[in-house]
Amino acid sequence: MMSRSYTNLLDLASGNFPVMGREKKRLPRVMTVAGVISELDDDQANSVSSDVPSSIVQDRVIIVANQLPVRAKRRPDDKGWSFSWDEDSLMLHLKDGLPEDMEVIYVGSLRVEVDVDEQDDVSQILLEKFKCVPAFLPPDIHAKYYNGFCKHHLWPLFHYMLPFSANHGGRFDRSLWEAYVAANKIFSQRVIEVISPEDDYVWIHDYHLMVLPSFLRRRFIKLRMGFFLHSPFPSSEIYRTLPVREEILKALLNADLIGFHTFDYARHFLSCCSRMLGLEYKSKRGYIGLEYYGRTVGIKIMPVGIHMGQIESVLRLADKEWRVQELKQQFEGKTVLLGVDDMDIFKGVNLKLLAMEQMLKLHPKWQGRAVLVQIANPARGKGKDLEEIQAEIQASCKRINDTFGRPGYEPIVFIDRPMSLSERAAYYSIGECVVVTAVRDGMNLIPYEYIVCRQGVSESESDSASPQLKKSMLVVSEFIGCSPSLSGAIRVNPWNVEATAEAMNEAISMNDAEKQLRHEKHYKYVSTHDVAFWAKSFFQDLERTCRDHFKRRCWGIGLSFGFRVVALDPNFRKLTIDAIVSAFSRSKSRAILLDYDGTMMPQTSINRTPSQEVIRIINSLSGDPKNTVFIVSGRGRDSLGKWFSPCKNVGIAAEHGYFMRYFYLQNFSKKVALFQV
Ligand SMILES: O=P(O)(O)OC[C@H]1O[C@H](O[C@H]2O[C@H](CO)[C@@H](O)[C@H](O)[C@H]2O)[C@H](O)[C@@H](O)[C@@H]1O
Repeated sequence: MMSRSYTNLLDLASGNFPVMGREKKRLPRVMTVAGVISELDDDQANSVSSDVPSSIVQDRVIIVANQLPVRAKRRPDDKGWSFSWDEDSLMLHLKDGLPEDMEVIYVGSLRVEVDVDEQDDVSQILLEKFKCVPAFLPPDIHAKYYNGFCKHHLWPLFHYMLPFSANHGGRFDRSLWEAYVAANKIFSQRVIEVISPEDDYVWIHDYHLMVLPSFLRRRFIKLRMGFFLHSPFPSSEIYRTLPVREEILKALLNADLIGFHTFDYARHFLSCCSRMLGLEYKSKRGYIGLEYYGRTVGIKIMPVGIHMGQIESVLRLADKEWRVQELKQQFEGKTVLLGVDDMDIFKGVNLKLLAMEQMLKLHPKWQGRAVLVQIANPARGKGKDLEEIQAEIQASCKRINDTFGRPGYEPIVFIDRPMSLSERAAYYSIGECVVVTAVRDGMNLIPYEYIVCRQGVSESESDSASPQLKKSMLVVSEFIGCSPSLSGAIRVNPWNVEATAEAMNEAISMNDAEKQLRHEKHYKYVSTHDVAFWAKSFFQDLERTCRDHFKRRCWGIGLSFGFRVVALDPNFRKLTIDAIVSAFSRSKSRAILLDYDGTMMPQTSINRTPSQEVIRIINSLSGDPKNTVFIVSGRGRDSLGKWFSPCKNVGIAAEHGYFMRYFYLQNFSKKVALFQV
C-alpha cells in the first residue's frame, strides 16, 4: 500500500501541492512567446516546440539560493523592517562575473521570520529596491526542511557521516524529505512568478535546492537552468545509502549544467549516475557531458573564489577600524597560528587543538612562544553531536592552557563569536600560519581570504613598516575543496594528529624566503581565480550548453521525480495515428514488439499483473495471422510466462532478451549464443 504521506509527495512532485502561503499572480517581464504545441498525449502536456528566436529583451538571470543576499532588521519602533545588502554573500559577489548588462534577480528566503500579514509589503520592498523575491516558508516546513532534511540528513551524509545511531546524523525520516520537497516547491513558485522562460537563465545554488530543477523543468521544458553544489558530493558508497538517492539524482539531471568545486566531487556524482541510473558520460575537448534521454547534461568543475574587491576595500579600512597595532602588542614576541571556522562538527576544530597540544609536547621550544588563536563562528546547525564536539573543544582548551599556560601566556586563545571580515583581516595580519583541519568541507575560502589579506593593498603597504608582511603559510586538510588549488600549502590528514603537529611546526619554522615564495604562488592563483572568474566560467558554460535549446524538439514525460525531458533531433517527427492505421492496413506481415512496464502496465502500478483487458487486447492482436506479437521486457521469465499463459500465440523475450519463448507451448530457451562474437 502506498502511504498517505507518500501519495502526497507524488502530488507535490507532480506540481499539485496545495499552495502554502499566498499565491501571487505571476508578473513576467515580457509576455512569453507561445511555442508550437505538438499533438500531445496526456503525459506530454508540457511539450512545447518553439522555433521562435529569443526575444529582443536583454538576458536576465535568476539566482536561486536558500538565503537572499539581504539582511533584515526589525525597525526600532517595531514598525516594519529595514533591509540592507549582505556584503558577505557569495550570491551578491558572483554578479561581478556575469555579463555587464545582465539583469540579476534573486529568489531565496530571509533569515528572519516575517508575519503573514507583513509578507506582501516585504515582498514589494525587496523586489523594488533589491530585485529580490522572498520565499516565505511556513515555520513548520522551514524547521523540517532546513534543520531537518538539510542539516540532519544531507549535510552529514554529504560530509561522509552515516546515521549509525539516532543521535549521530539522524535516521532517515520521510516527513523531513517531504518538507524538503515542499520547500523546494515553494521556491519554484517564487521563481515562476517572475520568470520569463525564453529570456531568463536560472542558476540554482547548493544542497538545499537539489529537487528544484524538477519543479522548474516540468513547467518550462526549454528553460536554461544551471545548478552549483557548494558542499562536497560524497563517494557513491556513501551516497547510495540515501533512501531518496534516485529522486535527487533525477531531479538534478533536469538542470542543463551541474557544477562542483572539485574533480573528485564531480567524479562521485558521475559514478552515482552510472551505478544508480545506468547513465554514461562522455568527455570531449575538456567538456564533460552526461547523456540523458537525448539531452546532454553538462558537468562543470570549477572551484569558487573570493571577492577581491570586497577584501581590498576592507583592507583599506582595517588599520583604522580594527586595532591591528593593539593585536600586535597583545601577541608581541609570540608566533601566532590561526584558525577560523564555523562551529560545525566537520571542521575538525578539536583535532586542531590536539595537534597544537602535540606540537607543544614534541617541540618544547614553542612552549611560551606559539599561540593558536581559534576563531569560531556561531553554529548554524543544532544537535547532540554538535553539543558533544563543543564540550570536547572546551575541555581541550582548558587542558592545554592548564598544562602549558603561564602568567602572560595562554597557548590557546578561543574566540567564540561572529567576527566581521575587517576584524578577521586584523587577525590575519598577525597570523604566521593559518591552519584548516576540517575533516570535510566543500571548498573553504578562509585560506584564500588569509592570502589576500597578507598581500595587503598598495595604500596600506606605504603605511606598513615592513614590506616583509607579504608572506603566508598554510596547513590545510587534504579533505577540503580548496586543497588541490593550494600547491604551496602543507597538506595534512587531520585525523593524524602527530603529522598535523609536525606540519604546524614545519610551517612556523620555515624560513621567510620560502614562505614568501609560497605566498607569491598562492596569491597569483587566488587573485586571478576569484568569484568573478568562477561565475563567468560557469555562466559561459551554461550559455554554451543551452545554445541549441530553442531549436530542439522536446517532450516532457514521466511522473513525479521520474519526470524528464526527452530531446529529439529536429528531423524527428512523431507518427500520427492516421499514418499508423494506414500503414497497418496496407501491410501483409507485421512484427509487433510490446514493452511491459509503462506500456501494458503503468510504471507506478503496485499491482504488476496484467489486467483482463490487456490480455484480451493481446489475444486479439495475436489472433490476426498477419501479426507476430512479442512481449519484450526486462522482467523474469517466470512472471512473464505465468501472466501471459492465457495468450497462446504470443512470444516473450524475457530479461532483456536473455530468455526467448516463441509461443505458449514452447519452453524458454537461452539466447546467449546470438550475442557472442
Ligand atoms: O549552513 P547552511 O546555511 O546550510 O549553508 C551551508 C554553508 O554554506 C556556505 O558554505 C558552502 O559554500 C562555500 C562557498 O562555496 C564553501 O566554501 C563551503 O565549503 C560550503 O560549505 C557557507 O559559507 C557556510 O557558512 C555554510 O555553513
